[in-house]
Amino acid sequence: MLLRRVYKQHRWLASHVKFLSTQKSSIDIKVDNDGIAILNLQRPPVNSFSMDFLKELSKSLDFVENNKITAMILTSAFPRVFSAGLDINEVYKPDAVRFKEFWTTLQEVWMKLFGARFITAAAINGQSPAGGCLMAMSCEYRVMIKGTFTIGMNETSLGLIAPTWFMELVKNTINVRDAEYAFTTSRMFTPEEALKVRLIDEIAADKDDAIAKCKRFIKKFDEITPSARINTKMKLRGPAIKKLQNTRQEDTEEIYQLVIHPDTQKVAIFQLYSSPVSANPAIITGYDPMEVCIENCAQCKKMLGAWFEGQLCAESCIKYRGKMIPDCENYASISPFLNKL
Ligand SMILES: CC/C=C\C/C=C\CCC/C=C/CC(=O)SCCNC(=O)CCNC(=O)[C@H](O)C(C)(C)COP(=O)(O)OP(=O)(O)OC[C@H]1O[C@@H](n2cnc3c(N)ncnc32)[C@H](O)[C@@H]1OP(=O)(O)O
Repeated sequence: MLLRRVYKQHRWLASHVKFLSTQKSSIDIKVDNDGIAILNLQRPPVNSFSMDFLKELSKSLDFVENNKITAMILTSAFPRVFSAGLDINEVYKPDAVRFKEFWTTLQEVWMKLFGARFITAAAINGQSPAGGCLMAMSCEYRVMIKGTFTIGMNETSLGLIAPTWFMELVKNTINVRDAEYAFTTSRMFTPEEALKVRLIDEIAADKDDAIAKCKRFIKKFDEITPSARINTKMKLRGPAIKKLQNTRQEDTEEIYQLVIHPDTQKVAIFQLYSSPVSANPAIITGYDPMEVCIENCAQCKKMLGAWFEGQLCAESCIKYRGKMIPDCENYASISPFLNKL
């Protein structure tokens, strides 16, 4: 078998991957007996893409490419989340220079993953919104585990517009009508719904089954001449990569302008302060009533959970420019946002 022969040549890799699998590493790489690299993403808490994480992913892809490993499976070490997409900390009040470097790194990683010469598959073992969905869609095959998890492009709900290259990728994967509906409405798909529109290729019972199904896909190439496979993939994917290569600066500038827009920042701050750990009023610099208002909405959401309509509260902060700041312990001030469960 072709893959077995390749594995023999690269058996030594198992002992050489340790440098990428130190305790500090956010990506654990293991090369299995068939010579398939399994990348377990393990950046707590939700594999969100920070600049450092993207750089590590970039190095990991180089490792797979440079060692002529035939195939790679991307999955998550966490039981409920595949990836939460962009790290909100990179998006909230970004420094222009850092953000542009961040986005350039993201473009680079995407081009490496999408244009990889090795076979790529994603074992999606948990939630996969926005950037998490893009990462999976950049692979050649997607298997998602059944359960209450969802996958999709929820950028508009965050005030963001997905980059053109991501839209093109989705349009080339599912039909244009489904793509437009999903992008504009921020629709999140259950595994069954995702399968129906071909956003994913298979549903699995659990993570082991998802990896086994990805391997079954990879095995199909045992019977195919490697150069024919690679050149066909490059012919199909090359034009999209070239297009981004020619427009990288415009793409970065466009996203930066979008990210610093006040409406996007309001959503970003709401996401950030929704976390009990980061909900620290002392972090707020200066007194912006709208910012305090949104932060309080996030605090109330944490306290009251499903009873409290956090997003509605945040929208009201924006609408009334922070003139009516909710106090979680004052029923009158939060009653418009309490639902009748
Ligand atoms: C090859 C290409 C590679 C990458 C491509 C990347 C990007 C491509 C560009 C496309 C554009 C994308 C735009 C985005 O990605 S914007 C980000 C969109 N993400 C979200 O909206 C997800 C928000 N999070 C959630 O919905 C849930 O957290 C999630 C379903 C993921 C998990 O839910 P769960 O109930 O299990 O956990 P939580 O309690 O919600 O969260 C746990 C802790 O994780 C923190 N968190 C969650 N999401 C993020 C995030 N995106 N960035 C940073 N931190 C995040 C959350 O605050 C909790 O923190 P603590 O309270 O534990 O401190």
